[in-house]
Amino acid sequence: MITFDDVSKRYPDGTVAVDGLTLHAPTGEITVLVGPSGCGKTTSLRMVNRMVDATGGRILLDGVDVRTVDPPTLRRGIGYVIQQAGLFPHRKIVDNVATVPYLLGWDRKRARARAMELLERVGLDAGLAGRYPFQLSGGQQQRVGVARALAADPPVLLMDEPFSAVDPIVRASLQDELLRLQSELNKTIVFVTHDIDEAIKLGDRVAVLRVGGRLAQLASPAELLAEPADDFVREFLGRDRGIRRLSFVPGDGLRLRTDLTVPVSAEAASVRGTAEPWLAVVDGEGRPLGWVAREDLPDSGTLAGVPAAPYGAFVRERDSLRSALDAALLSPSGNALAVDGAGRVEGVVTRDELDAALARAAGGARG
Ligand SMILES: Nc1ncnc2c1ncn2[C@@H]1O[C@H](COP(=O)(O)OP(=O)(O)OP(=O)(O)O)[C@@H](O)[C@H]1O
Repeated sequence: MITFDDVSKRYPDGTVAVDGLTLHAPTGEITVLVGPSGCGKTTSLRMVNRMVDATGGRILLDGVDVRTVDPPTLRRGIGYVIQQAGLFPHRKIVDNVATVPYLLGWDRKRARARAMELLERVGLDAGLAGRYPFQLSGGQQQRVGVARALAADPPVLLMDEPFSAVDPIVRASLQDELLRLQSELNKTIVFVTHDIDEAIKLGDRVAVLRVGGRLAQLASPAELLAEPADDFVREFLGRDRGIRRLSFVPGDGLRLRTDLTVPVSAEAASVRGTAEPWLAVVDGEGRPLGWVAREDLPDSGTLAGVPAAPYGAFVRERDSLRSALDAALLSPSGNALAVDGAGRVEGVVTRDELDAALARAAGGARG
């Protein structure tokens, strides 16, 4: 656990970068510091590993004031990842990753073996190990930066806008990769970004800072979207807050209709009498094929010959209400198909049920 206890930083020229910051970054969680340019995010992060020293208050790492630990010892337990990776250009990738193990006096073989293991962990091909940083893409370099920070297996990771220099698609995959890694490693991570979407995606808890280094709100992403503390936070969260909130409402509470699904081998005549305008057709293994309109049903034969309209599906045990809504919008029937992890249809969530779920979600939001 990292504790900021009434921490301030006044630079020698009088700039107050951080002013009375108090917050906890719990062990094993990702705490994101987010806010506009100049609000003191980087300064706050650097006070943890003493690249910058606080001028007021205390920062405690598992109860120990970081000011009482000499910086090299302190940094051995703290990985640090920065924008554009900050790799040594004249060192091969494997040696970049092994930097800290070398500093710790590991022998070359062990350090390199650890580096190779980490390259694989962050999703990089072993063939890249012998290259130099300039021979890698921006996204690959960022992965190397993460691998390097993890090399000595530090319990704490500080990440300062690590993904902001790459394009949005690469950024999204780096974010996914970080979440996957974190589910295995459970590091205590403090992550700095100015991108609120990144904060909401990655943070277990998000600290929104305002200029002058003051905490505006500390909350889970769902709480932040549902109940912004004030106009500054509301504006910083930006548009689509209502829709984005739905990503945090689980879809597993949605009621299913199981009577609207028919196998493609069924005789059209046997389902003609249904009162429903649309039926979901599934294959022999229960996987969705599409929607069939009652009025298109032939007089005889199976459903195999009937053209099926496109559908949207969501995984009920995993996906959110937002995914369910998206699935409904992709279906001409206006209903969403709920599938299990293997892609087999569990049932149909009707538009009425979605309406009711949206009303319940709106009732839960007061912000
Ligand atoms: N060494 C320094 N000397 C004087 N002022 C500084 C110094 N470093 C940062 N500052 C100032 O402190 C304030 C906070 O800077 P900091 O880099 O912590 O903000 P930030 O939120 O990380 O900003 P950005 O998102 O633009 O990187 C800014 O006003 C900045 O100009």
